[in-house]
Amino acid sequence: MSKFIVRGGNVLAGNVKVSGAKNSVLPIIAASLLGEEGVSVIRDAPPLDDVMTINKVLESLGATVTYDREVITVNARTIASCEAPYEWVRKMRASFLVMGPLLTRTGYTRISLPGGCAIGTRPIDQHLKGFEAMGAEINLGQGFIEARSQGRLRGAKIYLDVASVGATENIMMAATLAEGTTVIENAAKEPEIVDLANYLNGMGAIVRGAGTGVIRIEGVEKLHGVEHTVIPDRIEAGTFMIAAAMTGGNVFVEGAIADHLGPIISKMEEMGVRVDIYENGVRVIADKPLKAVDVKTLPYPGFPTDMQSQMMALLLVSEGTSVVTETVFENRFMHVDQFRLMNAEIKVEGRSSIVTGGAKLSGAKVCATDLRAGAALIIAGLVADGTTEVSGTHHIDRGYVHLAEKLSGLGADIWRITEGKESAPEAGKVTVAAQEDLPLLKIQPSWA
Ligand SMILES: CC(=O)N[C@H]1[C@@H](OP(=O)(O)OP(=O)(O)OC[C@H]2O[C@@H](n3ccc(=O)[nH]c3=O)[C@H](O)[C@@H]2O)O[C@H](CO)[C@@H](O)[C@@H]1O
Ligand SMILES: C=C(OP(=O)(O)O)C(=O)O
Repeated sequence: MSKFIVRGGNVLAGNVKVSGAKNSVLPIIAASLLGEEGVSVIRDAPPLDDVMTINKVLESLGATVTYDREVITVNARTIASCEAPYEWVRKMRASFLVMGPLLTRTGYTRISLPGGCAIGTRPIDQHLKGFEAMGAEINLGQGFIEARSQGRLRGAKIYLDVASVGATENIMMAATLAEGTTVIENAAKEPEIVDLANYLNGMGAIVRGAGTGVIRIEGVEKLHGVEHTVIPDRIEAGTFMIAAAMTGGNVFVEGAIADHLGPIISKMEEMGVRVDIYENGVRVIADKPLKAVDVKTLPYPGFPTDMQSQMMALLLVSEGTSVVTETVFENRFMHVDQFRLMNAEIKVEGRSSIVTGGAKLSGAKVCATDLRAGAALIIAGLVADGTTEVSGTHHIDRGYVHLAEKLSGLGADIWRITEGKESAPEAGKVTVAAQEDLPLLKIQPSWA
């Protein structure tokens, strides 16, 4: 079992580079299954556990996948199976995104029910509603879902009851090879949807309106591989921005796209953080006491639920009381109990948390209950008195590339241990995570 160990008290300064977006690369890799000709080349693919997992799903379907220095190639001409196995799908929710591509390309697919972070019930009814509207027949089995169509899927008008990111992506991919035009209404508008649409269009699809609430897809007969560079990860960028502000630091977050970070920048500015915007990134300067603000998570362009726990960490050390309302997932306050172990005062009332600012956080043994909760606890550890131990690192490895190493580069006192393997460094010494513990190297995929 491994843990992150954080000793609080260091001010972050310097430059940190953002990796490619997890939530873009996953649907893009799934979409590469649509390529009946040529090979897809996906650049800036972050070396994350989730990326390894979806590659495994593709391999299990018969695609040939290579990964070398953040470049993935996918040859999907060779797919031999339409059944995504439980072994890989259970690890991650995004594996369900292979359903749309497989169904539209082959007319049949059978997928185990997806796993992922336990932040709510996370139904998939909107995905299935879309496939059914396009003429697919859906069967729900014990722990799996089967979809089949007689001939090609048919274009349809689909109104999403919730602006689901995954449903928009799955339906958009399925529609690329359908007969006729599909219109998705109340579509999700996240930057990752736009990245996927650009990728699909590069493959020969006709997708218009991505980034707005109405997306139109004209079906085509065939798609081919394409070269594509994944957008920078706005959630990773936001996490470093908050970490910088938390410690009263001055950090340039290289690669961060300010347009994708609107609500995060606005909220940080309301709190008194200075955010300077550059073409190639944003600089965060926190040189005065921070004020409490209220935050409500919403679909894009609202405040992202994936930044809620990190923002809560920052609010804990700001002046005043704030209310954090989670409207996207019904169970995304599991980090509250962990913050309490660090001496935080937070009261949960339904979908809102009332956060008492000015906390004197103290180091504690805490557990990452999900991916972003893990990042938030590490951020809290940066300013806590003493040492914080964060277990549950497998959640963090799903979505952050070399997190300890990147924070160390900014001056944080953080390292990673695997039980029985490494002892703590001397007090005050800035350390780098042990290489063998880094996500990239921990996994030995068959194709490496
Ligand atoms: C891999 C990936 O991109 N993950 C992101 C994606 O997850 P994901 O695509 O799973 O999230 P959705 O946008 O689908 O979920 C948003 C809300 O819609 C509900 N819902 C969703 C689908 C459905 O068929 N029925 C339904 O009711 C969910 O329960 C949730 O309450 O968007 C979330 C919301 O921004 C982010 O937190 C995740 O990091
Ligand atoms: C919830 C997240 O991811 P997933 O949808 O893959 O569980 C996340 O990235 O914060």
